[in-house]
Amino acid sequence: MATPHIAAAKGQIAERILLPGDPLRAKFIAENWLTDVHQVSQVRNMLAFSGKWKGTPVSVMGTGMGMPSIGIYSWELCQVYNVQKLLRVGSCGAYTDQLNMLDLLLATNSWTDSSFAQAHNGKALSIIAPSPGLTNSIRLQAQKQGVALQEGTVHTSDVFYHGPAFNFRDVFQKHGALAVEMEAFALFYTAQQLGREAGALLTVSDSLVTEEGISTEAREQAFGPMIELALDAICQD
Ligand SMILES: O=P(O)(O)O[C@H]1O[C@H](CO)[C@@H](O)[C@H]1O
Ligand SMILES: O=c1cc[nH]c(=O)[nH]1
Repeated sequence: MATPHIAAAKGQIAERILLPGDPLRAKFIAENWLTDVHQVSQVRNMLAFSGKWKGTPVSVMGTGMGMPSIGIYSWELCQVYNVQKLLRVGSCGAYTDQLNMLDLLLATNSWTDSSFAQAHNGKALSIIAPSPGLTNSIRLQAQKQGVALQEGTVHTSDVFYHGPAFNFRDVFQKHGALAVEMEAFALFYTAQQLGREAGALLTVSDSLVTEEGISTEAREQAFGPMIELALDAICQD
């Protein structure tokens, strides 16, 4: 085994990787978008695939939910497999009625109330930006494809089910977070620590404002526009 958590041999993972939280979404992306595709890891059922997008080698792997999980995979992908560009393709919950179901949101910052950075290196950090190059590639590809993209800060939370004292409107007002998800901060932080590029492109799967939500099947499969945009952006240059 190449790492405690990834079974791929060195060289089996491309320098560019898409990272959905859900390993079945990774399988769906591999089967429906990549060519020359093969599975390269299934440790803990965290499926990973490598293949090509329009001729460029690219991999896709589930990260699981939450910062500890993506922290492990992104660290091993960078340190052991020499991955250079990591793009999260996830779902998020809207904190504002400016966002509707299935809208695409490009993270331009992640704000967190987690102690991930403190735990990693003893220094607290609550806000971090994605890599400007990769983020700009997503913007440019969206324009090229004529895909509507919203942009802004996301709240990366350790918690999916908050208690009654938590008020998402406070996070929206104080920190400008348009939506909540659970991994972007740790991905941006890990990539920054290791000198790699990272970004996050999210599809709105539910709204804390209207309490709408899309189905479990749709969470796995209805993210086509995000995937196509993510693949074009990560393979640009
Ligand atoms: O759809 P994914 O990428 O898993 O992202 C979101 O969905 C999960 C919670 O349902 C968390 O991982 C959150 O970040
Ligand atoms: O973390 C998440 C992801 C989607 N929707 C939420 O409410 N939270």
